[in-house]
Amino acid sequence: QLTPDFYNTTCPNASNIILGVLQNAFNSDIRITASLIRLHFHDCFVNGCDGSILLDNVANDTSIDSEKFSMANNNSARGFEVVDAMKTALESACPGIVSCADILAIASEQSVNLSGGPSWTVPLGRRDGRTANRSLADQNLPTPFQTLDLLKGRFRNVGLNDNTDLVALSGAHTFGRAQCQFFSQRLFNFNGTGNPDPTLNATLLAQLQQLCPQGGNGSVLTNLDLSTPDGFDNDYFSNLQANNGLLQSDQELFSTSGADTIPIVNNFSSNETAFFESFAVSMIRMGNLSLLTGTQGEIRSNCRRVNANNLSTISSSDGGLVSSI
Ligand code: HEM
Ligand SMILES: [Ca+2]
Ligand SMILES: [Ca+2]
Repeated sequence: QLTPDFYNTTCPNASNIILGVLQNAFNSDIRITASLIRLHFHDCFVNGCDGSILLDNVANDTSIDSEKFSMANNNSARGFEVVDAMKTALESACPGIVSCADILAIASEQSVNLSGGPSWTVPLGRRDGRTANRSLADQNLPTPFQTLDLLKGRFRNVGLNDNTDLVALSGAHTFGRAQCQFFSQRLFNFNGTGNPDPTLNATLLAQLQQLCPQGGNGSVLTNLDLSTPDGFDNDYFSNLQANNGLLQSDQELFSTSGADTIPIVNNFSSNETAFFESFAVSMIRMGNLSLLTGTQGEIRSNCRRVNANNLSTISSSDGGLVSSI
């Protein structure tokens, strides 16, 4: 029920306005493209693509349990100020029209494209939700410490498939950064063996042991893609073939014996066009997860807060007495 021309009459410049803000941010922060697509992913996996990840906690309001404090997002998810700038620009051009959920979907496509990846036509018309669910984020978002079986389960759980969608979308780790704390379990005593992860390339292992010593600072950053850290290309997959995946969850796709994901990695590694085409298809599938459309939800005027003037909301500060409806 989403459609690419959703804003054609109501906000014809929506896409250009978002692109202008993105380009401006990209000029001073080449990582922003990676950070923004990750926000869309973390949004869609929790109650669908409804902008829930963008909501801040509100004092005395327990209906918002900000997902920003979930394990996967806390001190990790970034780019919120850029989304705010996009929203502000859109509200001044066409107030109350473009949802925060759609901003994330549009900015994701533009981010991939700006970084050298494919473009695709983004279906639009998502509505913003009025809740956030931190514990559901903890339940639904995959972790970098999971085995292939568990990763597959998290994808199936939200309605994506556990082979092509999983492998293609993991290819987003072709750009962006990760902190030591998310891969250091591989470096010294993997799974209690007393040895590093055997599926980690020895040269990369030595570099990472230097960067992330035991007892060191877990928030030190390194590139997810060893060979082309900022370019959106298929090097992620050739890295996996050389045991140069940074996260355990990356390397699992290629190093789990007999897995159906291995031939997909091999195909994407040898055929960038196949990867780009699959990536676009899977991004659209992810962007379609459990949508609010029509009159469900709302169009937030500030991506960090639900709208106050909704008649279905009873203010908690007046004890639930609403006199002015
Ligand atoms: C398959 C399971 C996945 C796991 C376990 C996973 C895990 C992670 C982790 C641990 C980080 C580093 C965060 C940090 O150090 O603060 C990261 C970064 C990132 N992830 Fe994933 N991810 C997965 C799938 C995806 C998908 C499906 C996408 C997008 C379609 C994606 C896009 C990104 C990007 C672009 C970054 C870099 C962000 C930045 O530099 O700000 N990831 N991921
Ligand atoms: Ca969501
Ligand atoms: Ca790359």
